[in-house]
Amino acid sequence: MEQVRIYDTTLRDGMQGDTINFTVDEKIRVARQLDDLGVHYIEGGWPGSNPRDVQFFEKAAKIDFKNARLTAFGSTRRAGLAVEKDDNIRLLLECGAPAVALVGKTWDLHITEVMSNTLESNLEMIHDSVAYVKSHGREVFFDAEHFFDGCTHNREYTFKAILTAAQAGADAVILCDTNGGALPHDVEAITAEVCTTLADRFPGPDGGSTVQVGIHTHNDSNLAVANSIAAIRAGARIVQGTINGYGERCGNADLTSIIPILAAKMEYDCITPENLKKLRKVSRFVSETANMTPVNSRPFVGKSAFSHKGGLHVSAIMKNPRAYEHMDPELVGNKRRVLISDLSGRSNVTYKARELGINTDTEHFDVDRILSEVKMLELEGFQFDAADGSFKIVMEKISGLYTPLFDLLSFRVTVEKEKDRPCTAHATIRLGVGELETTTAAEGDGPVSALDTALRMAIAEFYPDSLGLDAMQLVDFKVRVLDGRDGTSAKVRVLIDSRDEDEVWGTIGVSEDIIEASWEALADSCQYKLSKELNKKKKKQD
Ligand SMILES: CC(=O)SCCNC(=O)CCNC(=O)[C@H](O)C(C)(C)COP(=O)(O)OP(=O)(O)OC[C@H]1O[C@@H](n2cnc3c(N)ncnc32)[C@H](O)[C@@H]1OP(=O)(O)O
Ligand SMILES: CC(=O)C(=O)O
Repeated sequence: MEQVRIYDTTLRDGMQGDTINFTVDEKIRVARQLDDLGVHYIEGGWPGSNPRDVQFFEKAAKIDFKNARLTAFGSTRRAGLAVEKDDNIRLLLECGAPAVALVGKTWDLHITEVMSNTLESNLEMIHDSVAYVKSHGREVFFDAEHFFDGCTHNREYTFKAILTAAQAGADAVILCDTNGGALPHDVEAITAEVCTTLADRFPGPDGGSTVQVGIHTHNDSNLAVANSIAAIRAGARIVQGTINGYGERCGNADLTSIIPILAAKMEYDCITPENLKKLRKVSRFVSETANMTPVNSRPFVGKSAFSHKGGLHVSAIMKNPRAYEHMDPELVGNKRRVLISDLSGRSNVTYKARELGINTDTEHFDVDRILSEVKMLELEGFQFDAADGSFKIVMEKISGLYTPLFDLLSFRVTVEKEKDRPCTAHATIRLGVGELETTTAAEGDGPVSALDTALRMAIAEFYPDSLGLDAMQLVDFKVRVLDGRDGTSAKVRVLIDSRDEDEVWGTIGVSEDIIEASWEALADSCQYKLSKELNKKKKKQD
């Protein structure tokens, strides 16, 4: 099995992305996760750029990473400055990282127009910088900036630039599609030519070269992953990218796609099968830390990557998941989801019922009635693919398994606004359980929060140990107007996500009145949680 080394630059190039910002401690936490995932290199930042990155390397130097080599990034020396006098180079060495990436110009446009330099002087900058860092015992990567654009305009010079780096002792040259405009067939052909040239000039074992080739791509043409794979097909054996594809403009090559393609589909030795299962967790960790909403449709690791909504698909995957899945979701730590909607067939309902712990083998489980109820409710504005909790209640009602754990007798909600003072909200609820009833009142930040608090207080009176309701949190609240043409009397749909220590579940309410819709979703959420806890208790007693 041939090895491809994974070089993560989330903490350097990823941070060049819009709104991506990590503190030093967050960088350390991300680095630990990357190491645990098993990447070979972690590019931690540019010490010559800012004190945060200097501090990161100080802290990271004390960590015993078990898989990854820490890498510091910087540029070749400034034009007209001796390499020993260049602060950027000094800081790269002082930070103590065992590997250093030096970015250098290879496109003549940048050298003459942007840097107002000469082509010859740029080659000297490359040579001096690589040789100097190498002489201090570091593993050196030469990042050939704009390599593919450079090739289009002045192929001879771009090749001269990487050969200069190799001559000066670089361990690897990294071909960068800095502007993200290259196409896979060009990347493959050019990378192959680089591999052959290096093998001729710096021959290594098995017809290869002592100088490795790597690839670094950007996603401006939505081709970063495809370009990375094209380069690997042509002989590159180091691939740079970021978790979730974070990075400047449209992002970098997304390692959460590249890693499973290489490890699971192309069978390269890069991340072990055991570590591959951590991929989704690492992706979520990085998005949480970056304060970015995870993208559901992200291939391999997104929530929807293995979701099935259409009835025909679910019917097929119940017989053989390969029918509609390109790989086993568990290989990357993801899981299959079956969604309920008006596109469902009987298979969706049966699959979901089993998942939600409902016995589908009894005569009471009437799959056809459940399905037609779902389709009618969806026509009225319900959306069950985001509301498993409410769907379970619908199934229980139809199957005669539903025991209402409380009855609403009435509620009143008031919102008060006085000039120059914040709004206040109050809710009063009259709730019954069997013959008993209680009235509770609460204040909240808004009407739904007041209603939620009053409901929990009432439930606590009937179920003194509150059945774990204290551990239940509302984590998301979404409102959508279903038919904008009716203005303020239009129907609204409220979706609530609730969480306890085991799971997240969604519930839904639909009404012309936003408070009533919120109540329905809240009541379903509490019913779902209470019934789950009662079942657990019953199972323990049995
Ligand atoms: C493709 C990439 O992602 S490369 C990485 C890009 N990332 C960043 O730029 C983030 C970190 N950068 C920084 O913190 C700052 O830009 C610094 C500290 C590196 C430099 O700051 P300053 O000294 O104020 O320079 P400034 O950013 O304005 O301009 C860049 C200078 O570097 C020079 N330069 C650019 N690339 C290179 C290179 N590969 N080798 C040597 N010099 C270079 C430019 O010619 C320019 O020189 P000048 O000041 O003589 O005109
Ligand atoms: C080095 C780098 O980040 C680039 O060329 O895009």
